[in-house]
Amino acid sequence: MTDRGGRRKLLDDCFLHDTDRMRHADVMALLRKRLACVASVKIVPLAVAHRRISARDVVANRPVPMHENSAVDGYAFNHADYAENAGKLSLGGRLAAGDTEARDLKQGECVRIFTGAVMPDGADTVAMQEDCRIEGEMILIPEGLKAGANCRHSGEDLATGETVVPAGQIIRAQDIAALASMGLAEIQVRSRLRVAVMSTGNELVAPGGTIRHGQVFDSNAIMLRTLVESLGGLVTDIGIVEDRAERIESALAEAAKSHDLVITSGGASRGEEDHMLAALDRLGKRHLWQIAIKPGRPMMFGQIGDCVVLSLPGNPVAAFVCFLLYVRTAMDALAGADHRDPVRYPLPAAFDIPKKKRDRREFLRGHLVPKTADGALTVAKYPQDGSGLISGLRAADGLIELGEEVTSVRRGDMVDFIPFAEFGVV
Ligand SMILES: Nc1nc2c(c(=O)[nH]1)N[C@H]1C(S)=C(S)[C@@H](COP(=O)(O)OP(=O)(O)OC[C@H]3O[C@@H](n4cnc5c(N)ncnc54)[C@H](O)[C@@H]3O)O[C@H]1N2
Ligand code: MOO
Repeated sequence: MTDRGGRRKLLDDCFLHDTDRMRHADVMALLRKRLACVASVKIVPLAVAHRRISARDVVANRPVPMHENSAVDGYAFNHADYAENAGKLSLGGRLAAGDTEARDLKQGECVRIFTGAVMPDGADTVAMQEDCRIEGEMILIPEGLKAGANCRHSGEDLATGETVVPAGQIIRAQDIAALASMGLAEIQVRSRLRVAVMSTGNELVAPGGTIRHGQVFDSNAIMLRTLVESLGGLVTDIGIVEDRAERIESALAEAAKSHDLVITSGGASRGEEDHMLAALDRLGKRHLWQIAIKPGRPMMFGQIGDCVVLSLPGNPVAAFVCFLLYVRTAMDALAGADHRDPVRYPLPAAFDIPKKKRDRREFLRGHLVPKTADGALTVAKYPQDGSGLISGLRAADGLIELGEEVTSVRRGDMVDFIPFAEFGVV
């Protein structure tokens, strides 16, 4: 690059060549095209099924509720009978939740009923006890109740044959409740992915160790471990591997033998101390290196045999962002979960960016600004952009995504905000 005087300008922007790099959308498509489910199927009790991935469609084998029942404490009656008797019916008995004997309703009669009790045969409506009056043996039910009021119908929650939890869905508490309501005690889920996490860098010291001048504590490994576990993976901590080609190569080769996925951090760019690229090229196949995003540009994706390798940049924010965007997508594909595109919420920006480079997608650390007097919720960006600042991640509620076409942002412009919860991690 030269200026007008023909002098060579210094390359002070390490993102200068973004047009040559793969775009975010293409990376997502590549990951989904290359990766398929490798997880086996196992049966687990519902009690430990939370956040696991359903391996088969679970179909309702019976209606829920199984029987017509009362939604309130009160009196059950036949609506036509009630209309005929001007709301005055004799009390014919008592039904509570758990009574297992079916009963009939006689003409001119109502029965005392409690929430959840099965409706007597012939009854179709329930009046709330607060609205009724007792007059000797008779119950006076107010006018105007619609037929079917306060009555819960068989199968209104789940109809027989309905899909309750489809294969590929992450199982939530409400899904577990639905399965239990059908009487199921277990479910078929995908086995957990075996994921190795490895840090590279001569400067790194494991937390708890003694640190010397020029060294830093390894914060990526524990962060990545926590993120993998929050998505249901089983982690092996490979530890810190020295920045030496043969060390990195042998650690990678060894980890690839017994894992579905190896996640590394550091050494992903092309400095003299960055050996990840060469190691992957020698041991397996590289599908991708360098993405037109910030942060996270030097990410690598490849495989060694059947083991997927994702090499994340060493800068903690870049590693975190790459995890949310790409590792999660890869883990979902390998583990048999449906692809989940995070929802983007358009919000007014509470910040200005006078100049943004076209052709790269940027992910800023954003936090929600509580509603102002005029009622608008806005999103602010962390003031410092440095990709080494964990403080920016701590202050954030999610990522602000600026597309390739954006060249500036003015306060009040609508920007896409992705809450961390959308990535399944918080
Ligand atoms: N001349 C250039 N230099 C850099 C470029 C570039 O294009 N040209 N890209 C920059 C960008 S962007 C990133 S991101 C980093 C990525 O580099 P590496 O993946 O090779 O990472 P390292 O050099 O090993 O480390 C970067 C940084 O992160 C710290 N780090 C590494 N691992 C950990 C860890 N486990 N825990 C905490 N901190 C870690 C490391 O000490 C460095 O400070 O390269 C830029 N440079
Ligand atoms: O991709 Mo590097 O992300 O900015 O720090």
